[in-house]
Amino acid sequence: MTLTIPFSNSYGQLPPRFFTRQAATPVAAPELIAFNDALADRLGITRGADGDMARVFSGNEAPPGADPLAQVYAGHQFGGFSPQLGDGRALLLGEVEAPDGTRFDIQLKGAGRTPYSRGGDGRAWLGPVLREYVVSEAMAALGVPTTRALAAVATGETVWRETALPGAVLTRVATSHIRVGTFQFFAARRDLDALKALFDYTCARHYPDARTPDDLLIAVIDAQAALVAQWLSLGFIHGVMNTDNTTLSGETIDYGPCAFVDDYHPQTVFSSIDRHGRYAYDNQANVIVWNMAQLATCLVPLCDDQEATVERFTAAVHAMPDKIEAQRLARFGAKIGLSNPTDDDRPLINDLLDLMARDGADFTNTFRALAHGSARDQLTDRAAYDDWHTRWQARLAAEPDAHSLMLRTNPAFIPRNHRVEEMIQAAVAGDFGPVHRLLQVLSTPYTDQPDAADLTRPPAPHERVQQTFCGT
Ligand SMILES: Nc1ncnc2c1ncn2[C@@H]1O[C@H](COP(=O)(O)OP(=O)(O)OP(=O)(O)O)[C@@H](O)[C@H]1O
Repeated sequence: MTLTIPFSNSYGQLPPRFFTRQAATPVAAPELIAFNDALADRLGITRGADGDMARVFSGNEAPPGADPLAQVYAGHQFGGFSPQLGDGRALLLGEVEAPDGTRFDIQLKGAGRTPYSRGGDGRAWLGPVLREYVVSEAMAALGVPTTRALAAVATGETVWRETALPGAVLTRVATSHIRVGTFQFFAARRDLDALKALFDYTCARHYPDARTPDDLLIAVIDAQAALVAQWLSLGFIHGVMNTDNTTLSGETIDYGPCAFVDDYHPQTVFSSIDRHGRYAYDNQANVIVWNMAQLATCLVPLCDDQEATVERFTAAVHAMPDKIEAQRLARFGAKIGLSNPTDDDRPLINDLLDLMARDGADFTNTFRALAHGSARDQLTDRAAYDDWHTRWQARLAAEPDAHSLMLRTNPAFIPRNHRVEEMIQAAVAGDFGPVHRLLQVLSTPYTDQPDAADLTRPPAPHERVQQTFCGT
């Protein structure tokens, strides 16, 4: 049986200034590292021989129906506007319409230089490819809207990132790659026709009920508010919430310098380039509002009465913090077993988080232990915990399903940063065993797996990693 991808492309029908058609640059010796059979099934893609898949998912062979192109976009990076970014190392191979009717992009990341590469080599090295593969799949299994990973291929070539590293290509799947930065690209050029075409395309693809720019703005604000609240509830730090990494679909994208919090501290930052903590754990809710304000700015020219529009859009953006907070309350309420938390429950939630922060408690293990009745063991300030526990138990009397709710919302397994780093080091040395083990365990993160207890252990001090973002 040969690899079959039932392409059905639409982005390439947009005006030519949305992209550059471009073939991938072939690599020396492609070898398949991983292929996601479950995702392939969902997409209606039929697996082929490993050699065929290595050729297709490295970009060495364009499969029938593919229409490779690099998408253009702009973006605010750490607050500064770059009027032209674009896929500098990625190519949209094409789209498929899954059997359930959902349209997905199939994109090769690391497929060679494009007109948007600027000084870059158009390539990715093995470490970030495996990080994105494992963490994005873990996020999907945790129930978070995210881009997915279909395949990883080693290129057999060397990539230079201060030192020589093995190259790789990731096949990423997303319900689209439309970013706030895509709107910014055309808005900055005052290209109204393109903006209108992008607006129509985005509504048709993601929000078919949206008729007006107001509808689209509010739909994206809602999707992003839900997304960021979900990140917070899992201790996830995206690390590089630039507007080119904020999707219109509401999916998490770009797993460059991301990580999950180990010992909880709300100001945690992982990325070495995030020197001022712009994208710290507890600043993510502020940043996403700022990013939505950038989207709103792009949509203004599509409306007639611009003064009234600015007023409406400002109100929509100003309403976002409350939306995030409502989602956060629901998520954290569920984590302590409350099916319908109200404002009165906020102190209970926040006091636990304060206690965890003072104590440096492990975020994931403490919440999981709540479900198992062993959270006291996770904390050193037992007296404070006992006080909290008494209040909590009184509140739980009205929650018959608290136990199962907590098991469903507090994962036993997250892709811990030191394990991801360990996996990358093993892969660089030629051992892909840890990649497959992590993928396997993380595919059911809400199930206790005694054989994988080592993967629940927080890092020892010498195992802590800061993401060095010298090059992905
Ligand atoms: N090695 C590289 N060669 C060429 N361009 C690159 C390279 N690395 C990053 N870029 C480009 O720099 C910009 C910002 O990089 P960033 O790390 O946010 O994106 P990315 O990880 O490549 O892609 P994505 O956001 O699609 O996940 C993008 O335009 C990206 O294409």
